[in-house]
Amino acid sequence: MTDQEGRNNEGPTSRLLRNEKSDSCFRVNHYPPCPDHWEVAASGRNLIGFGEHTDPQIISVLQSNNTSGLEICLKNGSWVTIPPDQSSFFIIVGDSLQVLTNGRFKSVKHRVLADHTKSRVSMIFFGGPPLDESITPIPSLMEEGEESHYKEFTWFEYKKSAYKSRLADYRLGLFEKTPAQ
Ligand SMILES: O=C(O)CCC(=O)C(=O)O
Ligand SMILES: [Fe+2]
Repeated sequence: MTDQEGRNNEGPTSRLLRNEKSDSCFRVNHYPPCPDHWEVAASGRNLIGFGEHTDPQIISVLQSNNTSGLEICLKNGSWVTIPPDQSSFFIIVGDSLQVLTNGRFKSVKHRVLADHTKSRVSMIFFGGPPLDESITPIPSLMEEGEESHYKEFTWFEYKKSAYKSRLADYRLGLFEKTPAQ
């Protein structure tokens, strides 16, 4: 991207996402209605449509129909419903953006609960960097003397490790210099 004077003013994150080799993808999820949900709710359990996880990429841009279900997990472990809004995009910080910002932005744990009468459809653009790109904190964000909290790794290495893990695992833990307690 260039400004009016023709200077290249593309930021580091945009460079990774706009790169022609960027490993981005688009997914459509459909959660059919689950009529048994009442029984499950009565038993105090949740009916999971998509189990808890963080998105490994840089950023996820989500839009859904008017059926709720998406929840995010707060620091204290409680789950909060994200009201569906067909006219807005919901932006999720992914694991890679957490590393690029050296932990300033947190990759949020989220999940989807199934509804008992209505089906939910969501579509998500997952912005990922090129496979051979190193995922390290952006130098201009770092304070003087600040060190990366993460070991150096490429997006290919992270993706490979993520595929070997379970959905709910805290996948960044393997790449932290001091593993989270
Ligand atoms: O369907 C949704 O609302 C979220 C799905 C999701 O988290 C994902 O596909 O990674
Ligand atoms: Fe997700």
